[in-house]
Amino acid sequence: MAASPELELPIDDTTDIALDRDCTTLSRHVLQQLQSFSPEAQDLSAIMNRIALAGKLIARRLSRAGLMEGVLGFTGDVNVQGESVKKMDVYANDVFISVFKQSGLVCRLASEEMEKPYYIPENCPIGRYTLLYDPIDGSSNTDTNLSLGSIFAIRQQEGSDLNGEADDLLSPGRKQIAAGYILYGPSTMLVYTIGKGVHSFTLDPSLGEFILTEENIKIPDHGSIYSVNEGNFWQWDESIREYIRYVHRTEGYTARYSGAMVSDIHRILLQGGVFLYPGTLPKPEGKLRLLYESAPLAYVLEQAGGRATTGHVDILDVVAKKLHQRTPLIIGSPKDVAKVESFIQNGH
Ligand SMILES: O=P(O)(O)OC[C@H]1O[C@](O)(COP(=O)(O)O)[C@@H](O)[C@@H]1O
Repeated sequence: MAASPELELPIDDTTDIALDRDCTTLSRHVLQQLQSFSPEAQDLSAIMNRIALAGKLIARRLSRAGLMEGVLGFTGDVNVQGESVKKMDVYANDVFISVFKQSGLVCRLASEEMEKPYYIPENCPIGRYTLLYDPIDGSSNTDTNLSLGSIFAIRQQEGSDLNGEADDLLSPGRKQIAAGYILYGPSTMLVYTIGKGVHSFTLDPSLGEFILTEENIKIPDHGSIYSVNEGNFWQWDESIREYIRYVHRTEGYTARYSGAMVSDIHRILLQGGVFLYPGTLPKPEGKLRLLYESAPLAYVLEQAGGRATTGHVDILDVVAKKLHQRTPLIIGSPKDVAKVESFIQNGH
């Protein structure tokens, strides 16, 4: 018997990528951006390809995490930041290392999860790049199946001393030659810049490819979203409390805070607004790490027409004193960042 019309499944015309779509892959896009097949362009394209591979491996594991043994939860260790380490943090950290082994491209990696930079000695004679990364941003979301991210930045490596302290990494974020993030949400997206605008790619899991979804993303000048952990209200400086009071009494603002800043900042990149993680009384320097969290995201947002500041200095101009340095972060649409700055600097 034929199914009644009400029971017929709707025809799904979204099962395939629209045929008129130009399926630009990430590595091809990098080469197009640089308009060259120079060794540097090929290096960058290959590095982005490896980062994409790390993203695919992490996304695959996250998508099945609840079904597998030993993926979720804590390891029982505490990292260099004094934070409890999750199993996914360790896995994702190792994935980034393993995709760069034998690549010949990246000699040194530095991440939230490792006290000191990690060298891949076999790459170092030729690998001229360092990868700075946060393998899992928003770790607290891991065990509840909520959005997570990975953040990355690539820098030219200026020192080759395998036992060195990697002081060259402390230079300002303007030295980054590429940066971006991977967002593990309902779909997995990769957003990157190499100083020529900001571009987003969506992972098609059946193809195993990140496909270009939006080129030259521009952040709105102003947006209605403010994104901050208001649980810290009484630990902030009075100037931040005044800004939040201003937002509360001004029509049109809306709060959004997910616990993973990649996700919150991605929303702000597309819709406008401001994300804040200010210092608190016990931690005036805030929570977020300068070199592998704030500076890469600042580079992306600046390239999209946004801004990122500590409240006093542009994030990309800050010279770090140590690898795991933290910084207050105010990032987003230029007008909204300027508004927060004016509260910090002028009290209104
Ligand atoms: O729980 P809090 O203090 O609001 O911190 C949340 C913030 O910390 C972060 O999770 C970064 O910390 P992790 O890299 O340790 O996950 C941000 O993504 C997020 O915005």
